[in-house]
Amino acid sequence: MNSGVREVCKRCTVIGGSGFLGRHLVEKLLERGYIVSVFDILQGFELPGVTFHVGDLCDRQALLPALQGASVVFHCASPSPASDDRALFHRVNVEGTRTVLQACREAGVQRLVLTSSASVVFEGTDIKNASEDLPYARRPIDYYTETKIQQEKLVLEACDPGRGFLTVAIRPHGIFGPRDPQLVPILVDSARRGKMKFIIGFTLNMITLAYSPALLSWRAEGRVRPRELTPSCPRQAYHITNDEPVRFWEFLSRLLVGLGYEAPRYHLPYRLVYGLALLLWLLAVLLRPLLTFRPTFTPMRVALAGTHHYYSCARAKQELGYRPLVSLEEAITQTVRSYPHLRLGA
Ligand SMILES: NC(=O)C1=CN([C@@H]2O[C@H](COP(=O)(O)OP(=O)(O)OC[C@H]3O[C@@H](n4cnc5c(N)ncnc54)[C@H](OP(=O)(O)O)[C@@H]3O)[C@@H](O)[C@H]2O)C=CC1
Ligand SMILES: CC(C)CCC[C@@H](C)[C@H]1CC[C@H]2C3=C(CC[C@]12C)[C@@]1(C)CCC(=O)C[C@@H]1CC3
Repeated sequence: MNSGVREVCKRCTVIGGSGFLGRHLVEKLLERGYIVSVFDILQGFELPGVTFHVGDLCDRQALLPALQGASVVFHCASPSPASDDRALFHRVNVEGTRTVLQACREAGVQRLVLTSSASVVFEGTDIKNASEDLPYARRPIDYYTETKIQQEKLVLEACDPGRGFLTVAIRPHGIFGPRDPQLVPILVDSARRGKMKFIIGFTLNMITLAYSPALLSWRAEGRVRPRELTPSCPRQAYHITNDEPVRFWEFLSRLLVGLGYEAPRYHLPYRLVYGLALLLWLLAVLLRPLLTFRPTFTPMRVALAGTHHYYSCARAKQELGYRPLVSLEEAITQTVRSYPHLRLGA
């Protein structure tokens, strides 16, 4: 292979590369010698060797220059799941993804890796060791999930091995780790406001999570192209988790205690809290023209807190060679260490 060809093979674009997962991915790709372009609505950081393209992914003209010459595109952009702006979710996750697909084809991109979510099958009831064969949620709990389902379908349906355009969706679940803007910050904010004293529902519900650095080391190795991706087997989504189911409340308690806060200990009935969360959500929608407030306990969070939701990543292990690189124990230790500013009293 001459150096020109090798260079083209190693050129990639990370859409949403300024975000939590995207930035970790950019760092791993650089370590592995990729030439990286980032496309994001804002430039979140500066790194030698990274070219930034700032724009909205719904704008094909803005997107195209960022995709030129890339053989693989990682799509990691989405509005925050904490938002309840339905129009925004639809515009970015559905219409925006159509635009990404169109721009990829125009730019001659060969592979598109979507970061979907394991929550595309979650509708508020127990999920135990689910494989990817589980159908999409018929009644998604929130707009985020609703549009992640549509997004994943669009991307997988666009897979066209005959024309040399391969798509794959990875479905992480509850990504955490250094710089995560969601899980640990929401938890600490709730603890600081005295809201983390309660256990919702029963204490034994298990979940799987995905520790970002471990997830990305693997992903950045380019193992995202399924070996079996052939015209007869073109559409693939893969659960990616730490592969160590843990009790939800034990996981949260270890993070909280690690940061100096008390673990939750008083029990509240699941149905009562879920009902209250629905009521609050409705109030927030009705009162929006007059005042804005964001409830901590959203129906989605309460559902996640009170049910089993653990997923099998056997397919990714078998077909993609996926292995979680860090134990859950180590992942929690590293995560706690990375948030000195969120410790009690800091
Ligand atoms: N975090 C988690 O637990 C999980 C996340 N995922 C998925 O992983 C992906 C990455 O998530 P995460 O890193 O946590 O999210 P972040 O919000 O940290 O990153 C997403 C990035 O995309 C940017 N973005 C949003 N809208 C647009 C747009 N219209 N055009 C260009 N860029 C845009 C965001 O900018 P801005 O911040 O300004 O909006 C942000 O920089 C998402 O697709 C998410 O659905 C899946 C499972 C679990
Ligand atoms: C307030 C408490 C009841 C819960 C605090 C912890 C939660 C903030 C997190 C626990 C599981 C997380 C999770 C997500 C966001 C943060 C949690 C609810 C996602 C919804 C993020 C986006 C996804 O694609 C799925 C995630 C599932 C797990």
